[in-house]
Amino acid sequence: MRPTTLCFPVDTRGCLLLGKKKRGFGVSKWNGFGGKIEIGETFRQCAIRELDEETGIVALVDDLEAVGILDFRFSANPNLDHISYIYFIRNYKGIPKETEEMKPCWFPVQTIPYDEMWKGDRVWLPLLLNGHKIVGTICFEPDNETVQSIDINKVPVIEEKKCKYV
Ligand SMILES: COc1nc(N)nc2c1ncn2[C@H]1C[C@H](O)[C@@H](COP(=O)(O)OP(=O)(O)OP(=O)(O)O)O1
Repeated sequence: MRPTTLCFPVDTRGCLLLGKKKRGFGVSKWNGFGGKIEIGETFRQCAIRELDEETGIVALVDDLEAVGILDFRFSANPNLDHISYIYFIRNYKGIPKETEEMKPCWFPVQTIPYDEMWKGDRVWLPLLLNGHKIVGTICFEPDNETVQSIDINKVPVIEEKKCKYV
């Protein structure tokens, strides 16, 4: 799969915006917002475009905070393997609206619905919410759901690829 982005809006109360995926990869799961990078885009441009498409929220690339890079691997479906750049965004315009792809909802961090998210999320998302930056690899069993192995490292800074995807 092409590389993806995953963006989590955070409001002034510290609540996290998640969306319930209505179709496609990860359908019915709560997740951040994002998708596959397009040719000619940077990861930041991809994150901002996907956020707008999936929620109607408008933001600037410079307001994204790069917080992680995860390598998602699928033991029985290597065609699904991909890297995802993960961002928080605290400065944005607009009120999130339901789109054809996502149904958004704000969650206080204590009520994040980990049971209805990708199974790796309960390991790495709390690290980000505690202010860490991470780089890691998560491998899934042949069911594409169960975590087979997970290796997450805290890093001082995310080394972002700033070039356009070709
Ligand atoms: C496997 O573990 C994952 N966990 C989490 N939390 N998020 C994941 C995982 N694998 C992928 N994702 C995210 C990364 C992207 O934000 C989306 C997948 O992107 P999608 O396939 O929806 O990309 P689009 O370009 O929007 O798709 P269309 O071509 O259908 O428009 O999931």
